[in-house]
Amino acid sequence: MASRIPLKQLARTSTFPSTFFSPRIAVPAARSLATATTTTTTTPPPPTHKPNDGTAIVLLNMGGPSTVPEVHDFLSRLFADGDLIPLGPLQKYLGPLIARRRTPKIEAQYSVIGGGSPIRRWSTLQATEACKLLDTLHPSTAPHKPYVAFRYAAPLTEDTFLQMQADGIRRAVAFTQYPQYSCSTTGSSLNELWRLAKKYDPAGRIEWSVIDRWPTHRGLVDTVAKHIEESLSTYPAPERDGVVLLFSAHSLPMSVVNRGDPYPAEVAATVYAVMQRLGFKNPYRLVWQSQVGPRPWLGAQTSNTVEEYVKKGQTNLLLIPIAFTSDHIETLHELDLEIIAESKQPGIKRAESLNGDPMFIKALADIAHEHLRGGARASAQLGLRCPMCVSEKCREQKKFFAGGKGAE
Ligand SMILES: C=CC1=C(C)c2cc3[nH]c(cc4nc(cc5[nH]c(cc1n2)c(C)c5CCC(=O)O)C(CCC(=O)O)=C4C)c(C)c3C=C
Ligand code: FES
Ligand SMILES: [Fe+2]
Repeated sequence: MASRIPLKQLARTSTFPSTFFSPRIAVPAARSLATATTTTTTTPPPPTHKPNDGTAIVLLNMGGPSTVPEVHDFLSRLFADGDLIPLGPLQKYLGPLIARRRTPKIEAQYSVIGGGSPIRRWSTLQATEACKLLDTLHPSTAPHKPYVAFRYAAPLTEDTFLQMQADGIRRAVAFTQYPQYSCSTTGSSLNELWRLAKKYDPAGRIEWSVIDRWPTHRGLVDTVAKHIEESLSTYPAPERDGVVLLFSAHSLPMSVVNRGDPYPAEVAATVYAVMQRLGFKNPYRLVWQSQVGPRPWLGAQTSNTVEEYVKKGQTNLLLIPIAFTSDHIETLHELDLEIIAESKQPGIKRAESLNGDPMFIKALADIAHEHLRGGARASAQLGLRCPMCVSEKCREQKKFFAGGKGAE
């Protein structure tokens, strides 16, 4: 990855240690290069790029605070996002208030897991390595240029967008790093990207396509299955087939589920595909973690499930993170410390996250390769809004990325 911005300049514009820099991580200084005109552009004009201009591969994710002092800003952005946490007309006031009150508790959690979230480090590695493979797999769209665009932490989507413009990008693939689509995760990232395209690129000079979900891609399924098999091999042979597999995904508020969000069904599809790949040898359940706040969330909760199975005498349990591509506070703190360490049961373990496994990085390259070869702008699903969706933003975003297909 050759950078057009000196590393020293990058270091001045971010609080992130320079060793972790992706050369393509955006800098706020690039903002002045952009046109800040706001128009009501919806569909971009036909592609104007030449095939050998190269292709930006933009990994979308929520991000996490890389250091403890970044926790407050991370939470402030997260609680300001009405697509994730709708607080109504009071969002502007309630968001900062909740973020401020929650900061000390979450700072303490990030301190315990090593002083920050590893998401940026893993995402940078995944993007860089997948692009190298893609150059060989699909030379007609090379060079593939890696970018990371986070919703709530550096490198923020806005800074990455401006960096892409400064780099002269004309063709870009928005590649969600949430394997299963939720309007509160991938949907929020796409709404942000649509907002930025409208603001900074009204003429539609960047041609976008979207990899919006990949819940049953064979590379994902094979890597998760391999990690499960590796963990199962650490149990004594006579006990191995009796270990209960607990696939754990971040939960959703029931209000989001009842709006018709596709995430629960897509997570279940991943779980079923992994179990098929493992030959259904072990009993299993899909459970849901990380509920926040007092409203009802989709269950059964991971922590309650572990507690109840232990009470029932089932003490060989393997927890498998199934809805996130790298380690983060919810694996390293919630699963490893709050649930597994607290249980004091040697038979309760966790399978490795996908992180930097070369098999997973090959999967990312394959997914992007299949997308580029197929030529679709997005999946057929992206155009369809949730049945109970009332968001204008969703409507415009879907028109922009999916070409106006699906329910208006
Ligand atoms: C697929 C993954 C995720 C879904 C779905 C999701 C939905 C969701 N999350 C919140 C609220 C919070 N999430 C927080 C942190 C956080 N969330 C995810 C993933 C999903 N969230 C991750 C990986 C992380 C941690 C990031 C890291 O460690 O780097 C937080 C902040 C932490 C805390 O305060 O507890 C909140 C808040 C909602 C409301 C929601 C669905 C609508
Ligand atoms: S909330 Fe799902 S499409 Fe708008
Ligand atoms: Fe979350």
